[in-house]
Amino acid sequence: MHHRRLYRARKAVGVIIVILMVRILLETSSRYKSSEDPISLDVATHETKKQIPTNKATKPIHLSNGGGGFQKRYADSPFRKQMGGGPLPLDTADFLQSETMWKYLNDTCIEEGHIAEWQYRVPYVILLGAMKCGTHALTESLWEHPLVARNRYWELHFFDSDKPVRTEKGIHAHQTRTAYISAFRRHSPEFFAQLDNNGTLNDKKKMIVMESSPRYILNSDRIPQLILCTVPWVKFLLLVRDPVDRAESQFRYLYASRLATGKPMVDWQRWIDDDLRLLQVAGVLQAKTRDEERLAWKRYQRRPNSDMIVGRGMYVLQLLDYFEIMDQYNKSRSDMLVLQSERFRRHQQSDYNNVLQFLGLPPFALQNVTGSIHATHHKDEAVTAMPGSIKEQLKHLYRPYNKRLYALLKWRKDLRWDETQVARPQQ
Ligand SMILES: Nc1ncnc2c1ncn2[C@@H]1O[C@H](COP(=O)(O)OS(=O)(=O)O)[C@@H](OP(=O)(O)O)[C@H]1O
Repeated sequence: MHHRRLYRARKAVGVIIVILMVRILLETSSRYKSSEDPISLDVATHETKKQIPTNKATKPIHLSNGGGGFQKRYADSPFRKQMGGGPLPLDTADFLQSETMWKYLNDTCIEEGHIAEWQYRVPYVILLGAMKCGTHALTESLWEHPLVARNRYWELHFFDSDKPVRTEKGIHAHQTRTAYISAFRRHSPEFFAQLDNNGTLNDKKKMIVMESSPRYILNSDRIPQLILCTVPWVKFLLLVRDPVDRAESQFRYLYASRLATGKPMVDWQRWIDDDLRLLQVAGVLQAKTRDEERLAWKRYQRRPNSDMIVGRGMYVLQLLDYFEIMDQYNKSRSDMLVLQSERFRRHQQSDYNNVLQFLGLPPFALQNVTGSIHATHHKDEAVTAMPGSIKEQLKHLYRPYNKRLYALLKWRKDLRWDETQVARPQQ
């Protein structure tokens, strides 16, 4: 009786193991041999596995870029042990100064594997942000172009997720690219529909794919390395807006979403003061040299769960990070086009023509895009309007950063926010 039960149990375990093995085999083959993708990635993936043994020392470490996930990862991190196992001391200078967590941010790019011709279009261009500067309007206008594939969602946020593959040896380009392409298969089916069975592009209409993720510019301490290691050919687009107006738009947006979900709203002054304190503790405001400033910005980015309402408007710090990394990757700075949001709103078609020229796309007359995409107005404008005193405080704070931005981008006088009265959009 006992033997019979043992025999049945063993048999059941055997059957389960066989089922599991078959499932794993099926999943692996469908991942790499999707019928949509006639180019088999098996060989390259196999080579990759050989080169990066999955032992403990080189286990992939997924790092997110701020947000709640950080707290979860912190729970198992060596850093937690060092801090005595207690909760993450969010507000201590010690945490912000510590570089323990950063040791995993190894910027070495491990590159191998074959890249097919069509992959250079996935994506061809990335819109980096900035948040609340008209990214929806620019995305929509690019999607209108017959040679730009329309994506399913506005934003993909691949490089600020935990999907890029990092090992202790560095960023793994091939594995990250494979994950990126598979995200685009869901995100941009229109592009993949034009691949024929041999994996070549249909000659009649060679489309390109764009990605738009407004947080990429903010996380400038780590995203450019990830992007340039994974898709080094890509072109960058960036929209910037008077940082004071940008902050006001972000506040209105947050106000509306908090109101909709019944959450209490913090007041303007506290919101600004909290972020100023973080900028101060991280050392951004006091940095004397570019090296100090770069490190301070990195520290500031390590602070999870912050809206970064002030820091987001310090565009020059973020752009300098991008340019410096582009230099390191021997990528021409002319592969970055920065548009001024206010100008784009007023001269949409002419700025659009410049964008098309920058991308090497044929001219196209915009049909639908107006200057009101994703506008965040609130019926209670008196509550959401930025108080005059804060406006002055921020104007003063941003002035030197804006000045550096104008110099970096060689902006004409009529584009400069605090030197001339840049025409404000009509509400
Ligand atoms: N064509 C054009 N050019 C420039 N700016 C425009 C344009 N269309 C809309 N908008 C204004 O852009 C603000 C929304 O920006 P985003 O689309 O980047 O928002 S988001 O970051 O993706 O949430 C939002 O600003 P506010 O209305 O001040 O909130 C939009 O009104």
